[in-house]
Amino acid sequence: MKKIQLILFGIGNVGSTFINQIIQAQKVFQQQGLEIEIPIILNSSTAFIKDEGVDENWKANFVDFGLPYQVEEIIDYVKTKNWQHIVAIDATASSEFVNNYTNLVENGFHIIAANKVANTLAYDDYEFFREILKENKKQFLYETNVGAGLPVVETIKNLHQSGEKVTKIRGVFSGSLSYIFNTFSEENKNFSDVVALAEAKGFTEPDPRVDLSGTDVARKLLILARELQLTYNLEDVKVKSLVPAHLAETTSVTTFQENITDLDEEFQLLKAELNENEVLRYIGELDVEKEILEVKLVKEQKENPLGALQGADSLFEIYTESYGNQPLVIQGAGAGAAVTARGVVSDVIKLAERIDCCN
Ligand SMILES: NC(=O)C1=CN([C@@H]2O[C@H](COP(=O)(O)OP(=O)(O)OC[C@H]3O[C@@H](n4cnc5c(N)ncnc54)[C@H](OP(=O)(O)O)[C@@H]3O)[C@@H](O)[C@H]2O)C=CC1
Ligand SMILES: N[C@@H](CC=O)C(=O)O
Repeated sequence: MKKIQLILFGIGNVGSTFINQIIQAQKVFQQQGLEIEIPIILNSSTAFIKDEGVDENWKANFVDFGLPYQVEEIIDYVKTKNWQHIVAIDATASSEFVNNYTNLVENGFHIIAANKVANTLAYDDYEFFREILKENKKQFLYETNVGAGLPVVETIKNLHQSGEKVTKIRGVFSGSLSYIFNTFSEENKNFSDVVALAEAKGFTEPDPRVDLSGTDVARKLLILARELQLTYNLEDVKVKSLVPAHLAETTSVTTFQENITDLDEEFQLLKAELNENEVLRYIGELDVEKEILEVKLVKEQKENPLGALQGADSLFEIYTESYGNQPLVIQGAGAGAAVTARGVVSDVIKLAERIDCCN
């Protein structure tokens, strides 16, 4: 049996669903010769430790027995154990937490991240972290950074590493904005009410402005560009933000939430301008040859693939030399706790395949 210990940072929408999926899939793991446990779960202030792995009562246990912690103390605690394969799972959206990655890797942790921040740091820092991974022979997996549970990162990486020339990637990269514009186009609701619905369904980032400002789509575009070994930075992405300047990220989330109805009038006007067969879509585009990275709001015909999207579906059109004018298309739920957590579990299995018994 290969035994893997997961230390889970972040027990919100994705993290809590991940715990339940790990607990429920024990039999399937055993059939693959894997023993996968989560001995430590943490939010931003509290850690709950159960050496043999948390069970169905983890929520109550976390409340009853959780204790304040520092990341350094967790690393020291893990070092006292004779655990063979240790993986830090980053299911936070925190920029600060990413500052711990190097320390974690140097202390024997592999990393799996749903959090996109590490992959969108300044290019030098992105490169530096890859050097640290190489030096310490540790894995870093992040399939859910783009398209949640959809196999987008791996597909782009495989095409590029096999020598295929990827010329363009275009599509609806955001599950929450897909849901927002699908619902807003179809239903007679205020834009702000539709954003609230997307939040309640767990599609948005903890701060929904990260989606509405285009930052989340810009991050995804950059992550894919970097898989193609393009050395862009976030500032190179041209972004059309949907957040008015007076509610931008310099104000608090609470102020934004209290004033979110300020967005309604503009979107009502945009909707009124649409022809009967048109819908609004928020798209990302990377044109490798023209060196364009762009995030923008466009009108699409309802019968086109992008215009016909439903629910929180994302759609990625990947144009390459061999595929010619007909792109390779990946489509499906682009946000949501269940699909994202499953994508993280898939990364755990992929990691288990990569590490040998004594690594
Ligand atoms: N939702 C989705 O569909 C998808 C999400 N993702 C990514 O998954 C990540 C998590 O999203 P989601 O679950 O929706 O977010 P939530 O806001 O629901 O959960 C975030 C969790 O992270 C914890 N946290 C915040 N800062 C820290 C820290 N410094 N150390 C430890 N824990 C911390 C929070 O704890 P506390 O409550 O104490 O603040 C909370 O438990 C994000 O990076 C998101 O981009 C990726 C693909 C799809
Ligand atoms: N907020 C994101 C979640 C997944 O990355 C999105 O809406 O796509």
